Amino acid sequence: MEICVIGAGYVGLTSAVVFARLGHKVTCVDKDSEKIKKLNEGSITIFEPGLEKLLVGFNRNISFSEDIEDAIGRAETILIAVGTPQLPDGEADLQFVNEVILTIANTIYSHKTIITKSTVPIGTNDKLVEILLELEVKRSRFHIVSNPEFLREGSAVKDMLHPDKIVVGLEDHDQQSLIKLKQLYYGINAPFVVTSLKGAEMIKYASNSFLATKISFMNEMARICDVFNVDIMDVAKGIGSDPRIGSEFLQAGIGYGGSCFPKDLQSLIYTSKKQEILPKLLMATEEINQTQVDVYMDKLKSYIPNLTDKKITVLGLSFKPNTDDIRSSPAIRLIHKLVAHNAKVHVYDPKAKYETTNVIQFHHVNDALNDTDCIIVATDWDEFLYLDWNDIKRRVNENIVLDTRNFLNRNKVEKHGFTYVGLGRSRNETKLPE
Ligand SMILES: NC(=O)C1=CN([C@@H]2O[C@H](COP(=O)(O)OP(=O)(O)OC[C@H]3O[C@@H](n4cnc5c(N)ncnc54)[C@H](O)[C@@H]3O)[C@@H](O)[C@H]2O)C=CC1
Ligand SMILES: O=C(O)[C@H]1O[C@H](OP(=O)(O)OP(=O)(O)OC[C@H]2O[C@@H](n3ccc(=O)[nH]c3=O)[C@H](O)[C@@H]2O)[C@H](O)[C@@H](O)[C@@H]1O
Repeated sequence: MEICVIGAGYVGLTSAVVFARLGHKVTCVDKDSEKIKKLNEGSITIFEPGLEKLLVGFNRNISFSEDIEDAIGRAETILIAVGTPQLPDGEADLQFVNEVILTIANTIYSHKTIITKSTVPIGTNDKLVEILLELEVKRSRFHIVSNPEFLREGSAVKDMLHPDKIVVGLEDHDQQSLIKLKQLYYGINAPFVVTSLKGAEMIKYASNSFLATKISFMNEMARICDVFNVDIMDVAKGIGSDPRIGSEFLQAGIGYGGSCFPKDLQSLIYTSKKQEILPKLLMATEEINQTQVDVYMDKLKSYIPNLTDKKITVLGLSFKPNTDDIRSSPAIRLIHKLVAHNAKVHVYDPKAKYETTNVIQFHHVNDALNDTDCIIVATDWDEFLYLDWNDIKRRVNENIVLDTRNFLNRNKVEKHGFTYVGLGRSRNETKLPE
């Protein structure tokens, strides 16, 4: 199948490479000429495990271009994978999706299946149908399909190749597109969930909202565990073994970040309020998430009341491990607060970069740790599990380790004389040693 993927970001580039791997002829287009130049030179523009290898392996099936009209003209299937960021009031900004639909309207000379992969508010795909008709595109020339994406950054390739489901939202009575989608995904072993356009849009928002709510729930439980001397890790294990609850997404910490949970929650809150529904649970989820960084700042200040000129080393910048993405990263929010308290902030991240004043970023973890007054682990990169605490002990001024992800081996850290500070990590003396 000849496909045009519009947008060469995390979702677009991964989709393009995966569909090339499935044997389709893919043109991936982006208006960012720098991105396209790099991709044409053979360098990958994002860090995503396995993506580069797959691209090299299947590059005969994929090309990159800035010429969006030409790619649309040739393709029978068009995937929209442009960003849908957040406006200041929480509403999803659809300017890029609208830009693309105008370009498509000007370029349709044969039938196109237009698939929206971008996360868009409920009713957007119906609106796209209306826009195309208003622009006098013949009804027989297009079908719109909502096919939201559920991949996670850091495991995007794996998630796209082995999804737990493929959600397909169709226009009324459109069986033709379902056949098209089955051909598109041929080779992927996953059940299809078929629904209306709005149904698919809602599934995407409900999925992200539920996962974010699970995290905020655990963060609230961790705050309670903290005062009652209960270990939240025991609680996660205890409740997670119940299949009705499930063991995933129970990791308490500094809160969720990334380009999607925060913006998608805000967007659903906005949409609900517009319909005069007050989404109290979603609002509480967001509020807990926003204030989670403050919980850690309070903990830090209980050990170092005056942060002025204190050297604080922050390990991790990205919003989660295995990605270089720092969009809405809690680590960055924490760094801003430290800077506002006049601390001297040193940072290290295996992949992510962040340039700002009053923060020094190091290329080697040990350089970031020299003479520090406190180590804060802000992202749970595996690399930090293997730190040589014996060596670190000799480098630092003070022995405080604030683990905002509750993921370090506490015994190992304490064995070397560090004070380990987590959230809800009170010691349970009755359990077996880790
Ligand atoms: N990042 C993720 O893990 C996931 C993202 N999503 C959703 O997928 C969508 C895309 O997200 P990302 O890939 O993260 O975004 P991104 O920001 O990484 O990439 C979007 C790309 O679209 C390009 N673009 C914008 N307007 C364009 C136009 N008119 N013509 C051609 N290219 C254009 C931009 O230059 C950019 O390269 C969003 O709606 C997001 O919510 C869904 C699931 C996972
Ligand atoms: O719509 C999207 O963009 C995507 O959003 C999330 O994927 P992603 O943001 O890449 O990463 P997650 O693994 O979900 O983590 C999100 C945030 O929650 C945090 N998190 C995750 C799990 C957990 O138990 N605790 C926790 O604090 C992570 O550290 C991270 O900051 C969803 O998991 C994907 O299914 C979805 O496609």
